[in-house]
Amino acid sequence: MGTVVDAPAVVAEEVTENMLGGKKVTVVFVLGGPGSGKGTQCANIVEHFGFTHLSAGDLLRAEIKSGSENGTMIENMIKEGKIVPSEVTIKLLQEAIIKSENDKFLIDGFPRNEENRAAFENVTKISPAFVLFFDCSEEEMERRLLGRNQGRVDDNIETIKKRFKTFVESSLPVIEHYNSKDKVKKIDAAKPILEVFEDVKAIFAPYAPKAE
Ligand SMILES: Nc1ncnc2c1ncn2[C@@H]1O[C@H](COP(=O)(O)OP(=O)(O)O)[C@@H](O)[C@H]1O
Ligand SMILES: Nc1ccn([C@@H]2O[C@H](COP(=O)(O)OP(=O)(O)O)[C@@H](O)[C@H]2O)c(=O)n1
Ligand SMILES: [Mg+2]
Repeated sequence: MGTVVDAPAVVAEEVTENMLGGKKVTVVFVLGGPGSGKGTQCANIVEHFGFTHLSAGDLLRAEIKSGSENGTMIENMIKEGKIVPSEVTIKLLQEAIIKSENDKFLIDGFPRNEENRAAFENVTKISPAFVLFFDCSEEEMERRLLGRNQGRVDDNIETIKKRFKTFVESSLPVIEHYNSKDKVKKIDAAKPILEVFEDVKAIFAPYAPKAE
């Protein structure tokens, strides 16, 4: 009797899991310290594996530019290297996923703290296929950020130090959480861009588009 009663619940869970905007989505969280190369490698993954790149930082910067009522708050948080409240970032990510025709997403720079992680899970019911973690020393990340030259208000030494502190205190615990679930694929991100991508490619091989 027990198995007969349990069966429908199991089926229902399979149907609803990772559904958003009427489609079943595959999500990879791309994490790593500021300047570890998340954006750079996401661009490569998009090109080779057909994912859509959603950078939480880019979405927040676009929200500032759009003149949204949250703009000033977001800008102040970014200048201070702090993490914007989850509801703001999750709404932007959700909208982008629903609007997209794709069903495979790289979510770059999110979740950055436990609040981000728990709220995303509760609101969207999406769990990541895996977490790609770019591991890099602060010395190298600092060098890259100071050379990035994209006119960002947070790529100055004072804010960079604050972002490193936020990363260690708030973001590393998220990576630890997923590590305890065996979901983290760690990459040595200190190597040159093409060498890092060789390692990334090996991880994404199962997601390669089928040959025509
Ligand atoms: N493997 C690498 N070696 C050297 N420079 C890199 C590497 N990956 C990225 N960069 C450069 O470092 C800066 C930060 O990279 P980015 O992809 O924006 O990192 P993140 O999104 O993690 O902050 C950019 O100027 C980028 O061109
Ligand atoms: N989940 C996120 C992601 C970014 N941010 C903010 O946006 C800033 C820039 O994020 P980013 O991902 O573009 O930065 P990088 O790691 O690419 O250098 C962060 O330092 C935070 O202030 C946030 O509040 N919450
Ligand atoms: Mg980035």
